[in-house]
Amino acid sequence: MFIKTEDLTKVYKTGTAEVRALDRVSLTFEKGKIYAVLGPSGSGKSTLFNLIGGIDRPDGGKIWVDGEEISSYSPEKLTRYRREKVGFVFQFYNLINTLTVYENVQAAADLSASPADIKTVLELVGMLEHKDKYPLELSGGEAQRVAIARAVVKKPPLILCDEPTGALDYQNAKKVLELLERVNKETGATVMIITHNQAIARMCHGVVTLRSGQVTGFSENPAPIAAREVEW
Ligand SMILES: Nc1ncnc2c1ncn2[C@@H]1O[C@H](COP(=O)(O)OP(=O)(O)OP(=O)(O)O)[C@@H](O)[C@H]1O
Repeated sequence: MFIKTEDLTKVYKTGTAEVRALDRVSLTFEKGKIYAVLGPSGSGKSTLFNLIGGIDRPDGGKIWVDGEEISSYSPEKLTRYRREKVGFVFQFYNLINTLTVYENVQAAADLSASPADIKTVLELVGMLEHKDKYPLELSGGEAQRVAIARAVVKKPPLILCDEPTGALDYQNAKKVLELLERVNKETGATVMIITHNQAIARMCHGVVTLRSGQVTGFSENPAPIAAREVEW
């Protein structure tokens, strides 16, 4: 098993109110597979990613990634883990608008000790011909492909995607899903996708459902369909 969480708990305090964003969540994820994380707004999906991705720390419970207990890491070690082991993809791309496509990917590569070749990664995501454009000259689908290139160039074993198709039309969303499937197959990275789109679960090897910070479902899918066959 690649990722294991045990009784993972995160509590946000705002004034006198307390929100149990995650409440004793115990899950396991295998290496090299694709997972969907489903659940209504506020159910704890992003909180789970923030903890697994080393952006935030739990208030209770433990997380192991690749045999290492990251929940016991020092802040410095956690930063190194996040930079080297985790690629993030967000709904609104998070590109640097003053840098070209190539420079955006290079900036991500610069954070890694042994990055992949930038042109090879741009080729993989189908953006090599647009390498000198700026983010504001790209469509949403193209921008998301650059964001995926930024994640992939670090050669991370784990890629966390938070609503990667949430801002895209059907055709571009499908292309992004096909790309994530390709990245999973060609790099062997474990890919986790937060989504409100139930149909995406059909291309995943496993599906987690959260509600009010708790796991309400975990199912494995022995025969995921190809991303190009996902329809909604
Ligand atoms: N920094 C924070 N401070 C206070 N409360 C927070 C914070 N981050 C999240 N929460 C609360 O924790 C709960 C879980 O939030 P989270 O963002 O993980 O849910 P989500 O399932 O990702 O939601 P969405 O689908 O809307 O993105 C919510 O009630 C949210 O309001």
